[in-house]
Amino acid sequence: MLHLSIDLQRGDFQRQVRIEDDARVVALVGASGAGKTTVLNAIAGLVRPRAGRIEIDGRVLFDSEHGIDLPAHRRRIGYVFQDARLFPHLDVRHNLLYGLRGERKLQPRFALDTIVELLGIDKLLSRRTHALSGGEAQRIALGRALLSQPQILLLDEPLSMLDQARREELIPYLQRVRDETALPMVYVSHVPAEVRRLTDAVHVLD
Ligand SMILES: Nc1ncnc2c1ncn2[C@@H]1O[C@H](COP(=O)(O)OP(=O)(O)OP(=O)(O)O)[C@@H](O)[C@H]1O
Repeated sequence: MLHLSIDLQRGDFQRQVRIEDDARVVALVGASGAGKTTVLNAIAGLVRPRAGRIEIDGRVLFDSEHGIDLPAHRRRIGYVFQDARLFPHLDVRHNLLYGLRGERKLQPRFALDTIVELLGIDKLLSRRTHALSGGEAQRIALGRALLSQPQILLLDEPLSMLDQARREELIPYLQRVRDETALPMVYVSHVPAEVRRLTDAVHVLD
């Protein structure tokens, strides 16, 4: 599902990354500074590799040899970060609906009701974002990402800012998203136990 071979450079940081994997849910692990976030950003089209090729689920997002470099907004990526990055001036419902814009509104694969049910967030819809726990905020961030109708989901340590109890609360929802959306997922983490519960294949960047 994930075929990636890229040369990355960020300041003094340089590395070649190759991942060939047919698993749908792939973990990227490695020490701090190994380049995990940079790889996700390259997949999302936020960092341009010096050279190489990125193909996910049969879609070529980047291929320097053939002059292919899809702009970020055409890559159909849902990106969930360590912190939820919700819009503080919008309530939960409008944070979710922010994802559902433009032509994607017409026949969404992931509709608002479906996502609200999947993530168990019906009671939160009229809340302001400052009144959410960290785990609730991450569920809304996941929902917003899914409502943007992605074809790929990128998760950059979505549990790392939560305490253990909140992590345990969020993991079943991540598992539901994994199992019920059938989206290809790339999951960055440096916690082996977390990765084993959520992903099918593990790649180590060292
Ligand atoms: N905009 C930038 N300019 C210069 N160097 C950068 C930039 N972004 C990242 N780097 C460097 O690239 C390297 C890889 O960073 P990256 O954030 O991808 O690592 P990571 O494996 O995700 O780390 P962590 O687990 O700490 O998030 C680091 O050495 C970092 O300092």
